[in-house]
Amino acid sequence: MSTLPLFDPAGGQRREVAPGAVHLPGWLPAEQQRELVDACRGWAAGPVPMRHTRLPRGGVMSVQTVCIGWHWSPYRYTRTAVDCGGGRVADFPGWLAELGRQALVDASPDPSAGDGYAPDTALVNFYDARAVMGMHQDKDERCDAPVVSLSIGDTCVFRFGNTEHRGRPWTDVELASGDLFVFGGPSRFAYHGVPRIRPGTGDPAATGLAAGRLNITLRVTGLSDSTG
Ligand SMILES: O=C(O)CCC(=O)C(=O)O
Ligand SMILES: [Fe+2]
Repeated sequence: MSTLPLFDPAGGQRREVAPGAVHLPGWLPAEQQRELVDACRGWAAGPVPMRHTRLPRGGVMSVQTVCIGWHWSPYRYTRTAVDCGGGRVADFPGWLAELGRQALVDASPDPSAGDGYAPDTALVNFYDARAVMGMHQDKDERCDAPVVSLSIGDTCVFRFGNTEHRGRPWTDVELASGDLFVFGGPSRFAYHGVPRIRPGTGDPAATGLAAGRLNITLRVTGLSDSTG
């Protein structure tokens, strides 16, 4: 697997884990991490609750999730929380879309990489010390625009695999607080997962998150209210 060390304009490190999959450690300043934590608290407070998603075969995800813009439940997006109370999801804020565009610009050597990027859903995942996420593809979107992933709190092992199947080859990446990971292009539909959280590695005083890990993925659903 190619690893291309580059440097972004702000002087941070940029590592291409696979073609179209880029890791920018420490991309989000502490102040913005705190603001995001506050925003996530607000979304978790309602109108849709943060919940352990139930899977069709009876399993329950160890991660807790709340969505904005569109509600994801296996395996589709809806405007209302069809599997937890029926509330309408919170609106996707303009500032978060702007953050997504900036992420694409910083992740790419092409300064126009963010042009036209209009994420309309975010999945906010909370991992306690034991939570994990199995290998999966993000494929319920009807669009191949990149996924922008932000991590806050405890470091995790993020396993980034291939587009064919859940198995090897994969690359294990440590995603720490403030890290950005973007996957698009040939990596947009790569399998990925979170096999491990490293409890106690976060900095509660800096982020406002007492424990655990928050991950926020911005996506373009490709849906409109008439199709969704
Ligand atoms: O927590 C992460 O870093 C990944 C989350 C993820 O893959 C997802 O929400 O689909
Ligand atoms: Fe995913």
